[in-house]
Amino acid sequence: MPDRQAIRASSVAPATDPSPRRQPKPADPCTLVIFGATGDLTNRLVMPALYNLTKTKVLPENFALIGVARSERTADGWRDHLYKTLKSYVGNAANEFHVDHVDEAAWKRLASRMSYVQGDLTKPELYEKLRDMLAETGKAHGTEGNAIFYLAVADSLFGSVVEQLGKAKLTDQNEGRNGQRPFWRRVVIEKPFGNSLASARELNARILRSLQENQIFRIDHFLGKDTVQSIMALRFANGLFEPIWNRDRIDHVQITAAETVGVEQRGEFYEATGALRDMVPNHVFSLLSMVAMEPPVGFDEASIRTKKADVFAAMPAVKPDRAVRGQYRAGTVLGKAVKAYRQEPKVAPDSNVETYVAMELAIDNWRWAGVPFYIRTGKHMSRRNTEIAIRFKPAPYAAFKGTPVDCLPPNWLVLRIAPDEGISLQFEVKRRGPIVDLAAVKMDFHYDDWFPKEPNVGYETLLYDVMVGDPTLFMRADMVEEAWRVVQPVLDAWAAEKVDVPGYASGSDGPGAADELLRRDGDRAWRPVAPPSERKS
Ligand SMILES: NC(=O)C1=CN([C@@H]2O[C@H](COP(=O)(O)OP(=O)(O)OC[C@H]3O[C@@H](n4cnc5c(N)ncnc54)[C@H](OP(=O)(O)O)[C@@H]3O)[C@@H](O)[C@H]2O)C=CC1
Ligand SMILES: O=C1O[C@H](COP(=O)(O)O)[C@@H](O)[C@H](O)[C@H]1O
Repeated sequence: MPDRQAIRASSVAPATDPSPRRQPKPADPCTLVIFGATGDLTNRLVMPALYNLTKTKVLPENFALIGVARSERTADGWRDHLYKTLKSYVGNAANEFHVDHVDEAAWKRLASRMSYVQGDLTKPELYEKLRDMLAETGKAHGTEGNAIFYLAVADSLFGSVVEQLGKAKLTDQNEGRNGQRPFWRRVVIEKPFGNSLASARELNARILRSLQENQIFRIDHFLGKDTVQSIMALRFANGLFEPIWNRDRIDHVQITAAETVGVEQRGEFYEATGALRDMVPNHVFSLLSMVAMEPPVGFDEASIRTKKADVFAAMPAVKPDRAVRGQYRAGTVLGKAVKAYRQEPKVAPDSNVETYVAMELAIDNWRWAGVPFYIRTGKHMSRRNTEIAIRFKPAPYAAFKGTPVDCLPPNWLVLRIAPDEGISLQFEVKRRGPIVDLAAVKMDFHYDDWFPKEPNVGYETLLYDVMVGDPTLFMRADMVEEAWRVVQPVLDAWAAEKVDVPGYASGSDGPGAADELLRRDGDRAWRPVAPPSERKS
């Protein structure tokens, strides 16, 4: 085991730098309105993120938070519930949120800014109540009219909520004309953004009737992960990698987002969504765009998002025979017996919804032509593992003629997104001893060895970015539509298929057909989801 303290002490650069250039710019005063204040997303992710931002003092001093949902609650009731939820994460080994204790002073700061509005988002009267509450909290906390509306509700409500906000003039902003004080209005839209190419186009058109594109923040929490953002740093801050980052040196790329959790209490949502819609055109494509984009000409949102959009635009639609689906059956995950998807709450006993998808994607441009991007994601798999693995083309064998070395294995560069965040490079060395023989070894970077752990659920950066009006890490309208275009033929083909979705045992690496997808392309194979040493079941 490396001595982490010693490694950190020998770091080539300081982990923190107090100079003002390296401090986050203060966010504008604002009110954050959460639609869906009693829901799972708010409880598990948005509130812990806001609490973390309060703790690290990144939230503006002049900040107010309004929760909106149908449930009858008082502001106190809502606060108490969220406090208990936050407390429940402390010392909970299953929680990845790094809440080791609740900082009471930070919680009180946040709690003192919270109000609750009960109402139905489909009814215009709610927006009238909201207007009054916005005025009241704005005055009490000095938020200067700036407001963010966070749509943490079912996607079926996105279009109508934006429309109602528009009709109630709550999305009107003032850029400081007529001597008035300027203020802004922004809307955060959760995923899934549409459930097909047609519905994504329709939703974009609908919300763009009430909002300007620069008011819309289509959130994808994978882009809030530090490890995902650091892909750009790896590629563009190091002279080492970029010259080999292309079709000349790279054989193929594998993107894996494997989860050990099942659908938990989200059966109803999942039945209408499935693994492909839930993960691929959003999270997996976000990872892919980071790996595949051209170097941006600057670090501004337009340069970066345009390069990402170019990647999607260069991707041909996936041929249905290059996609594989599966559904988890009963099995053992991390030593625990789990039931089949069809036995989960609110799932049809004959459901044909996929909980696993693998596919081969292509990018038809100068850099990537001929390099397959294999992607897979699934629930109840052998281990939680989100990674991007880049396999390089092998070196020519000639130098090893007449030695015991009979083949040259490929080099792998693996970007580990979660849970063991880091980067490893696998390469060949000569074994010790008199004969010429090779062994694959790894250079391994672990974030935890170099940097103190940060409280981060992935939403902190994104919420902060909305507050400062930086859309770099959010999906633009054209990006979302291109992503749906690429996967649409697979959705259509699956909808038309009459056969049962193939099963895979919970705790496995997915259905056998996914292995076939790579085998058809020569000597390629998926990397094991769990390293062999960790395979227990
Ligand atoms: N949960 C997760 O892990 C993730 C969720 N998302 C996305 O976030 C969004 C929310 O998901 P999630 O929190 O799981 O959903 P939940 O079903 O847990 O919560 C939905 C929320 O919406 C409120 N709500 C529903 N209908 C209305 C209405 N007509 N008027 C007012 N409030 C309403 C509910 O409150 P009440 O019943 O009190 O009205 C509840 O607060 C979805 O778009 C989902 O895809 C994205 C990534 C991860
Ligand atoms: O958006 C979603 O993401 C999670 C996976 O996110 P992670 O940060 O935990 O890796 C997934 O479980 C969920 O089904 C999906 O809706």
